[in-house]
Amino acid sequence: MIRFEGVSKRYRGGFEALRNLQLEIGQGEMVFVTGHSGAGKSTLLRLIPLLERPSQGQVVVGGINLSRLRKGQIPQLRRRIGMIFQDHRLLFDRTVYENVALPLIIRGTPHREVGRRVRAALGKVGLLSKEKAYPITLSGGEQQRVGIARAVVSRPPVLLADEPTGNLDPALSEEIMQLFLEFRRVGITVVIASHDLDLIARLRQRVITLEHGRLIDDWQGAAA
Ligand SMILES: Nc1ncnc2c1ncn2[C@@H]1O[C@H](COP(=O)(O)OP(=O)(O)OP(=O)(O)O)[C@@H](O)[C@H]1O
Repeated sequence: MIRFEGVSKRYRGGFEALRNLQLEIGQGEMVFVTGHSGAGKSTLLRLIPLLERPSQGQVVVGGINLSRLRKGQIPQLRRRIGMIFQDHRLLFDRTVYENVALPLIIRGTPHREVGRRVRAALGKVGLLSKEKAYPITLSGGEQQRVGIARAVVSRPPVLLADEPTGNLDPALSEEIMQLFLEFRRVGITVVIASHDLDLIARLRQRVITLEHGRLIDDWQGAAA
């Protein structure tokens, strides 16, 4: 589903954030990317929706070599990738419903379909009763779940999450990770950058470790 072939990323100024990365992630896999601060975790994630381009090598997503993608085709790629951030980036002047509906409205989804899909996504994250609430009135864990509902509302085959539990206490972090496991169970490929090693160890999924931009460990996981 996602393949990195000899990928290096050098930022302007010369810093090499990823070095000769070779990695294959299959459809329906759940993979944690871990490593010290600055190891290259976010950079790895950002290459998948073409928020960054490699300096060397290539990234292939769903059989598409991203280096051959024209600018006009990038929105189509990004529609197939749900993204979740630590700070969830919600719009605080819009309701929960409006936040989750936004990706569908931007792409002109028919009104009735929007309602159906938003409610399905909110149901999945257990927030149906909050659709009229404003994000400011929600707890940190609930806000993160709104961010997740927004990411999955278009039913993307790939979910990327950058430190999704960074601001949450252990119990809420566990809840959020259980949600990701459920997405994995329905065949979604899930890639999560996280430094929460205890939580990651408990989930027994594949763990990739980066150190100074190099892949130094790839544990295949123990879960069925
Ligand atoms: N746009 C950029 N321009 C220049 N350097 C950058 C840029 N983005 C990241 N870097 C550098 O690349 C290195 C890797 O950054 P990255 O954000 O991928 O690491 P990370 O493992 O996600 O770190 P953290 O856990 O702190 O978020 C860092 O040293 C960072 O300063």
